[in-house]
Amino acid sequence: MHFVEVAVPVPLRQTFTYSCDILPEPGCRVSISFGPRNLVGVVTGELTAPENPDKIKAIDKIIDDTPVLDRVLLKLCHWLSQYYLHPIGEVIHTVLPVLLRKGESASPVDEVWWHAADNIDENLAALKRAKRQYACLEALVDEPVREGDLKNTFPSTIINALEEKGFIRQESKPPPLRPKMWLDYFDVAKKPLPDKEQAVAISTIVQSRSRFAPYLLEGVTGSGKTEVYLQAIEDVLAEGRQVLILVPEIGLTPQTVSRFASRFGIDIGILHSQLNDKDRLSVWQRARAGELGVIIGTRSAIFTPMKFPGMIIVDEEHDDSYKQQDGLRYHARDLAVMRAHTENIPLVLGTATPSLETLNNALTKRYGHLQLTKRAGGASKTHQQVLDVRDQRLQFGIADGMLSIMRQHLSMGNQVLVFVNRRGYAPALICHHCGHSYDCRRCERPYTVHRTQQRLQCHHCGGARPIPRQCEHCGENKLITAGVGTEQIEDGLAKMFPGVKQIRIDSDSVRGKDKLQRSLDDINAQKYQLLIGTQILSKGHHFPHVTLVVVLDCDGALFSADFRASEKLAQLVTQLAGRAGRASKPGEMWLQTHNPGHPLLQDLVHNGYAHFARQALDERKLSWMPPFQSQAVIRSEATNGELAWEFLEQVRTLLQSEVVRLNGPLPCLIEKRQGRYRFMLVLQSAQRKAINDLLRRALPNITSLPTASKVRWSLDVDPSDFS
Ligand SMILES: Nc1ncnc2c1ncn2[C@@H]1O[C@H](COP(=O)(O)OP(=O)(O)OP(=O)(O)O)[C@@H](O)[C@H]1O
Ligand SMILES: [Zn+2]
Repeated sequence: MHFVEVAVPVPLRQTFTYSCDILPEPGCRVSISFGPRNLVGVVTGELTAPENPDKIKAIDKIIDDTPVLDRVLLKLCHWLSQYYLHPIGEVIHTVLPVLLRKGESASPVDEVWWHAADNIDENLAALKRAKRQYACLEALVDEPVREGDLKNTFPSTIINALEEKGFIRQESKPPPLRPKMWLDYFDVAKKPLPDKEQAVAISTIVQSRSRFAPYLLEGVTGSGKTEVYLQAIEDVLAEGRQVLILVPEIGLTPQTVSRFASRFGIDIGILHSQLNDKDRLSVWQRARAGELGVIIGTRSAIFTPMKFPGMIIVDEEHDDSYKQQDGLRYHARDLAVMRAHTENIPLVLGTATPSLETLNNALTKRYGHLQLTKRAGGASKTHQQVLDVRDQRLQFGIADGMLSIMRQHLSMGNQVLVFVNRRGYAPALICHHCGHSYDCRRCERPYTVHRTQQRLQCHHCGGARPIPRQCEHCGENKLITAGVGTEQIEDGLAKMFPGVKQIRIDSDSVRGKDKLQRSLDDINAQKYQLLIGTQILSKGHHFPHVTLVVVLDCDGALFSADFRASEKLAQLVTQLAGRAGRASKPGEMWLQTHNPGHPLLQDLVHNGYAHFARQALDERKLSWMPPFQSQAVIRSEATNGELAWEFLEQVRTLLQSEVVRLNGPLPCLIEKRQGRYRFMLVLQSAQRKAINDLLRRALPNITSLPTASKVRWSLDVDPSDFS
């Protein structure tokens, strides 16, 4: 009899002991009964002398012969659980592909193959009159064919008929997974000669390819970072080792994937949120078997197993999407550092606009710092300017002066990109007579007006209602919109520039599979001259014909309560500027603002992001903010606001420490959402470990507070925002 510790997907911060006759390896799944339920758990280790051996339940079944979580991934799970103070069972649940959580086999599912039976010649002769059946059998003469392929040419009726005659037979077998399969056709296509800075970056990364070495690759937009990745991984792939590449969003995947696929002529494993569970598991299996040389995916791809790990790359490392905002609130970039460390391989964090956390690690020499300061291929830098809109006439949010600059660029046949940070027609609907504003009751925030869908929509909870005709408050017929969104700009610009083809890109317009990619292709085929859109347009796309970028409103972020708002604005503006002037045509960018003299805007416009970020780091240091201090936040929400607040008050009394500062309870930046009031308690300290220790000790008491079960509460270590 053996005893093992099993991590079970329940919100309890412990493992559970089970007995078994055969000892499964750590990382193997087992089915167990847990109370009245049957669950899939993962063995985390053996226990030699449990306390009450007779009371211990036996495992129902061992699911895996070989661990689904290898040594490294299991170690990462423990790290995640300890660092983010999250129950180990739930951590493991998050890390595994959905089908494996449900207990499905971790080996590839069998494929059906069709074989020709013996006596082929006789059988063929017997089929002289049945031409299709003859052709089908003939197709199997040389070698068996996969059923899927056979059915592409022959209908099931033909196949069934042959089987009934006993002329063909089927066989099921698992698809062979072939380690290092890519080496069979790996071939490096023609590539540009790296410039001096690229060459330094490439050779530095290549030289450290057999040990843990983290790098920040800080390269201005269009400086050829992707080219550095491509050339840096060449040797790794040639040596038969795998590369994991994280990208922020699904929209980015197709472009990146095709560059890697065509450079090396190999199959790329792709993992993103729109993949179905089966395909996701298949990529997981092929990566685990070492069949795929390159795996590209969004946040959760960091959990992909690799048999021959070679390098990890995190592209656009500053991007917010790397932080998971519910459940296990991990940061995929930070996890990538841990993973590369555990695997003992290099890590490249690439971006034009490094997060202050990463920049600080590079400036303090914890990470190697590789810089690309010039745009590749001779493209010039986008010239940035501020447009003072005080006292200027604004039409649908755009100043007259701005319109004439746009006209100039359009008349030269160039493309113009207009950035608006709100989708929909207008961010509010109000009554011009009584001033009544239409707010979502559940969130106490104005509804956004959506003209195309003819409805009011709450961007916080997704709630919607039809657009009213009369004011529900005074009955007058004077409802007007306030502020501008993408739809309104689209309408206005269509009237202002008749005959100029325009396209709107926001999450409303690019819903549906491949829609974004098709739109981007159309833009680059110059089917459109005016591009209007939200953040989506800022993300790494390559728009060679755009020469002007207009940012309509950046004032909101200048006065935000979130201390990261200025960093995020600077990243957004710089990334947007990076979309212009990427080819031979020079680009310019204009920022409309009511605060032209604001030091942040001035610094950014005149000195660029790299300078701004270093200044901002100094400021953070002086004001005792991250990355010089660590933070964690406990959030609490309830329909009864007092209860949500009271819970945090009680938590506060449980968290007494000399070195951890407590701030709150305070309302969250979004004070109410979906009918629940929201509060937060912020913990801050110069010592990361002090916060972790304090929380770890207090968690059992917090969990057993009577109010804890009456509110929704969560813990967020290294929060990236306070909404
Ligand atoms: N050494 C080089 N010589 C000529 N062209 C190059 C060179 N390096 C990169 N390029 C080209 O310059 C363009 C920009 O390069 P790349 O996409 O790698 O830049 P990036 O820094 O990744 O861009 P982004 O700002 O989108 O992150 C691409 O068309 C690429 O093929
Ligand atoms: Zn709402």
